[in-house]
Amino acid sequence: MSGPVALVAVDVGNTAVKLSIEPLAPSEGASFKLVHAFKLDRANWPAAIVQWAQSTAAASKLSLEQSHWLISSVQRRAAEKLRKQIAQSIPSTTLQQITHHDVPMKMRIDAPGSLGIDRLLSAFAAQNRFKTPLVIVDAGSAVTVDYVNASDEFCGGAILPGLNLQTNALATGTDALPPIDWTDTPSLRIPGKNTSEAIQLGVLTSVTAAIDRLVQAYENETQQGDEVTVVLCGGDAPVISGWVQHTHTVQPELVLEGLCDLVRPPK
Ligand SMILES: Nc1ncnc2c1ncn2[C@@H]1O[C@H](COP(=O)(O)OP(=O)(O)O)[C@@H](O)[C@H]1O
Ligand SMILES: CC(C)(COP(=O)(O)O)[C@@H](O)C(=O)NCCC(=O)O
Ligand SMILES: [K+]
Repeated sequence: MSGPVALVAVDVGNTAVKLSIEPLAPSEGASFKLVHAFKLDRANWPAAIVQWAQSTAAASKLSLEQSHWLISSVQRRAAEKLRKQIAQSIPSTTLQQITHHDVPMKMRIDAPGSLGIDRLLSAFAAQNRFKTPLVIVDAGSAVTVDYVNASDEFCGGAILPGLNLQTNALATGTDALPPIDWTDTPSLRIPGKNTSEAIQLGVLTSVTAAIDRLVQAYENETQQGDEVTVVLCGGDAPVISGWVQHTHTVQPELVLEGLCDLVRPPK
C-alpha cells in the first residue's frame, strides 16, 4: 500500500527490541507514534517485527515500501538477524544503523566508538527535552547512569547489572534462591519477610541506592553544585521509579526518541 513514508525507529537491546512507527513528515497526516517491544527469547522475533510493522503501517495508511528505518543496536547478532529479515521482506526500504558519528553531541570520554549507542541516543533525546546538567538512567539488561554537563557534553557514567541480571545471578549461583518475576511492581516489607521479598528488596535497593549515590556524585561535578535533572528510561524504569529518592521524570522510550530526533530535531 502506498501512502506517506513511514519512519521506523528500532532499539535493539540485550533483552528486547523496541520499535516505533510514525509518519516521516507529520504534516502529511496525523502526527502519532506507535511503540511495541519484542523480547529476544521469543521464537522468530525478526519475522514478528516485520509483521507488526506491516500491519501497523497498513492500519495507519503509511507506506512501508518507502519507509526509512533507523537502527540503534548494542546486540550485534540480533541486529544482523533483523537487518536480513527486513532486507528480505521489504527490499525497497532504507535501513540506517546509527553510530556515534551520526549523533551531534560532544563526547568527553576515552573511546566514543566503544560507547553503547543506546547510551548516547538516550542522552541526546534527554538533552533535547530537559534542562542540563542531566543524569540519564537506562534500566534494562544493564542499568546505565550517565551524565550530561551544562554545556550539553556527554561525560560518561556508570554501568551495573539490571534487575533481571542480578536476580538471575542469584538464582543460578545458589541452590536455594528462586528466580524473580519483576512484572508485578513489588510492594515490599522492610525488612523482607520471605526469600522472594528479601531478594527483591536487596536488588531494588542495590540499583536505586546506586542511582541516588551517583546523582549526588555527579552533582559534585557541576558548577557550584547545581541541581541535576534526572530522567529514567528503559523497560524497568517504572519498577525502580518508586524507589529512586531524587526527583526524576520517567520517559520510557528515550532511545527511540533520540533516533527520531536525528531526522526531525525537536523545536
Ligand atoms: N513489554 C516488555 N517487553 C520486554 N521487557 C519488558 C516489557 N515490559 C517491561 N519489561 C522489563 O524491561 C526489561 C528490559 O528492558 P529493556 O530496556 O527493553 O532492556 P534492553 O534494552 O536491555 O533490551 C525486562 O527485563 C523486563 O523486566
Ligand atoms: C551497557 C549496555 C550493555 C546496556 O545495554 P542494554 O541494557 O540496553 O541492553 C550497552 O550500552 C553496551 O553494550 N555498551 C557498550 C559499553 C559502553 O557503553 O561503554
Ligand atoms: K540499559
